[in-house]
Amino acid sequence: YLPARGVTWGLLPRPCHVLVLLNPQSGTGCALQLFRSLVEPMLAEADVAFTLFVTERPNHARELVQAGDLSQWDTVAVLAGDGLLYEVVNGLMERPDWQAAIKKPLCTLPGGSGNALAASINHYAGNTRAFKEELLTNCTYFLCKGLYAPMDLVSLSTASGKHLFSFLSFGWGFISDVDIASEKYRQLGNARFTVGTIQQLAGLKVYKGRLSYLPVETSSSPAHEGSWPEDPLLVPFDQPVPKHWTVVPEEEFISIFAIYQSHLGADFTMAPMAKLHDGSIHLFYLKAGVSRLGLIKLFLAMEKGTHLGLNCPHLHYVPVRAFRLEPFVSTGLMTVDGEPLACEPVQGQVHDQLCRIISGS
Ligand SMILES: Nc1ncnc2c1ncn2[C@@H]1O[C@H](COP(=O)(O)OP(=O)(O)OP(=O)(O)O)[C@@H](O)[C@H]1O
Repeated sequence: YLPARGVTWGLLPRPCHVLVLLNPQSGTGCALQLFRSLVEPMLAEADVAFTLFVTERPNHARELVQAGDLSQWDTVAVLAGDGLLYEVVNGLMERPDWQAAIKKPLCTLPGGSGNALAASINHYAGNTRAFKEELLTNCTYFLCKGLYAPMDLVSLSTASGKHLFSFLSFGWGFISDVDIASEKYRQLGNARFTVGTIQQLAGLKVYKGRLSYLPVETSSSPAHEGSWPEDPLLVPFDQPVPKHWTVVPEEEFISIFAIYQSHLGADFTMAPMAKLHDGSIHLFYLKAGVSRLGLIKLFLAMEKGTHLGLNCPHLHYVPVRAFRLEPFVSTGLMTVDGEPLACEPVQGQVHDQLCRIISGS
């Protein structure tokens, strides 16, 4: 236990009891089989007891963690894609006792088609890239070891009054469109994103809007000061962003993407500089005017996280504490942690170390 800047690492108690939430439909539909063949034997060997809860529909897990008594479990593990963990985080934040509930260590066991947090945690642990069963084995091993670390969350609010918590990303434009359009190829697992990228390249669109942000370097207070339920860095949508924010002069984009962890997929290292709790939103935006070939080169480089090294004049990167995006036309979808969100003005700020996650290092 290291009480530095409120940071709390820790170890799960022994004996320990884990609640495993499993989406049988996630990814290629093999999550239950993977649990029985791979996860359960490892938990047995490590003497970790579990209760298995198989979800029957969307929001089933959210309702369970929103209202249920979680005190009997030392950690809540999610064997699914990032979408189910997103439900769990938001369900915990909707509880009257959210302050205590969100400190329950969470664990991601990759069983979906989008397993970005698992890939990030595997990367932070110093492991080489891993996919499918290998990535699941690594993450199950982290659970057996029981070490947890703080993780930042980003609170997002929309002009229509929605309030969401995000552990991974917010996006608009090309990358979000690939994520949404490739949903129908989920049976392909991770390869769905390659198919989706090729498809979206054919009908490349320009997205018009105003992007503003508060850079990390000009933000005077650490994001954990004045934490949720207040968003001290944000002002209401009917007011302009504060004067010390930066407003991007260009208003035509191919993609805007804010990510808070290193990976957007098992083979998609979007922010290699990111850490579990660095108090930063890693904001990328790609201005209109980039050629299709330039875009392909960027995406190929993103596999290894070398895209910034290409010095593409259309790609901008800045670490920020808060941002606001005001689309000029409300058509299409945005994404939060890979889940769709109707297009409207959105702003968000990072909250340092708001939750905890099982990690390998
Ligand atoms: N039993 C179920 N049947 C259908 N959908 C479910 C079920 N349980 C959860 N869901 C929903 O499925 C969605 C995707 O889940 P998950 O993240 O586990 O899979 P995935 O294959 O990685 O998909 P994605 O990449 O969209 O996140 C979540 O939004 C969740 O609400």
